[in-house]
Amino acid sequence: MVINHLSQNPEVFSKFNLLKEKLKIYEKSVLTANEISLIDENSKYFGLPKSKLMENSGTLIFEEIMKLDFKFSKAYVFCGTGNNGGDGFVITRHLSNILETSLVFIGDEKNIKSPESNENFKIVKDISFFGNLDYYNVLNSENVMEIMSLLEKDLKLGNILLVDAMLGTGSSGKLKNPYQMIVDFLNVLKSKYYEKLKILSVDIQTGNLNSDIEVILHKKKTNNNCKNFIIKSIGIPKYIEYTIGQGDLNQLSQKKIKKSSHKGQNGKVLVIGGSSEYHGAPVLSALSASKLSDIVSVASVSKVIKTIRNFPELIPYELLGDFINLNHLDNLLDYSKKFDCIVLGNGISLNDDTGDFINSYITGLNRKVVIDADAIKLIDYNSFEFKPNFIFTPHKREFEYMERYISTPDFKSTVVLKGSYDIIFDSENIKLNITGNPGMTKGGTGDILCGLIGAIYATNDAFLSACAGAYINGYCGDKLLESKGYFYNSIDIVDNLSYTLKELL
Ligand SMILES: NC(=O)C1=CN([C@@H]2O[C@H](COP(=O)(O)OP(=O)(O)OC[C@H]3O[C@@H](n4cnc5c(N)ncnc54)[C@H](O)[C@@H]3O)[C@@H](O)[C@H]2O)[C@H](O)CC1
Ligand SMILES: [K+]
Repeated sequence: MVINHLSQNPEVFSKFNLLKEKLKIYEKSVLTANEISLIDENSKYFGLPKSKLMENSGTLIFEEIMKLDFKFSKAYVFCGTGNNGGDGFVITRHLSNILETSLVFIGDEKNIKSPESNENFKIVKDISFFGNLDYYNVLNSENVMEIMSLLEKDLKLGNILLVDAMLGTGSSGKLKNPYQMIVDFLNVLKSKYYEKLKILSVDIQTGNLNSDIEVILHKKKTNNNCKNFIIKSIGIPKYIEYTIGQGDLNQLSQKKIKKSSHKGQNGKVLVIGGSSEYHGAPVLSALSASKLSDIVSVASVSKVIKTIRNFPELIPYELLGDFINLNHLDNLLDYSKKFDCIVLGNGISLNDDTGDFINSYITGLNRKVVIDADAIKLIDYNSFEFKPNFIFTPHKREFEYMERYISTPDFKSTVVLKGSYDIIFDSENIKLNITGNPGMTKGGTGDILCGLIGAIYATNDAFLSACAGAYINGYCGDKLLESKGYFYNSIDIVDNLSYTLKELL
């Protein structure tokens, strides 16, 4: 794994913060389950593995337990098979050092979801052999009844603290049994022994459990709904919410490609670009797209098509003349209907006739489009609609053409502002990509990026595709930096893309 650090490029932050302010993008105070799992995964990239976060979570919650205005003689910790249960094992470890504790593990020990949870489970299991900790395993409704009668017996003897580490952000849909049964029983006991039983939920209350307090980790989640709660920082820096990493890639449809998938299901991409002036650019875009998409075609002038014919994996669509112009409009609009995503502008060159084509084509088209290079300069922004299905990939100078429109209410597109670090934004989100290195300033890397984004965008959402494409492209460059120093070129990137995709997806 290649790791870059933000300190390698501090000046990008002023630009990033300026854009964030300009776009009026504010920090999220409530996160969805998807967002938190993405942050959790990306933390790893910045040196904060789940094991550290779990240890922090468990220890910090234990400290909150110690601060509670509630005297108790015994603790019960209910743990599930996910990482919420993992936090519960850490809490159990602390509690069992100071008082009589019962660990109630729900599910099959073999089904513990993560290595981190499993490590912590093994430790508490060992504690139970040493003493101080009673271990119970709940597999069926009979076990639930046994535990509930033990708990009720203990409640008659004294106050009990119950830690709910059953389910957290990974839970979805209606509670399955035995969870629902446990929650129903606990709710009955809670109302019967209201003063004697205190229920503390780790991160989120499990289902409709009537807990007294939630100790929320990092930030509030959409499904937190206990009136009494504390939010604890577990040490995840805020910048992780704004940086792209493996967590973003995990959301891609490409992560879920099934062996049974059929041709076309992984996307169809059309590259429209090239001119008698520049013929390499669309070839690079198309070759990078072809690593992911099932079908890639290049529509271009004869000179480019001659090169395309050397690559049997690319479908040529020949346009007569030296430059793409209005004469090609109707045919191209029609041909474009066969594709999921159009990559537009690489090597298309600055030419008034081409400009007329770009403006009419983009208005008449109803497809996802990635707009790059001279196409960005040729757009007539005075009469242009920044639709949600457009991704722009400008570098600094190209960005100047469109910059003043991005903070208007009509701006609905996605932008990848390329630089030593790329800034990716739409009207609601902004992220920083910190993969890549100075070896990538060579010609063609932007064309590769554009093709890659197009291929991803064919089967994913705009913002995610833009982030993932930038991350993968830079990551590939970082791998090449390791093996070739700065002495690699665009063809090396195309050649190595498969290995990078294999590692990341
Ligand atoms: N970044 C952080 O905030 C950290 C959070 N941590 C804790 O981890 C949990 C989330 O862990 P995860 O493994 O993703 O999910 P769960 O523990 O909730 O378990 C999911 C598991 O449960 C089963 N399941 C799902 N839905 C249901 C249902 N309706 N009924 C029954 N069972 C269900 C299924 O098998 C799932 O796989 C978070 O809340 C924090 O507590 C970490 O400590 C790291 C940092
Ligand atoms: K919980």
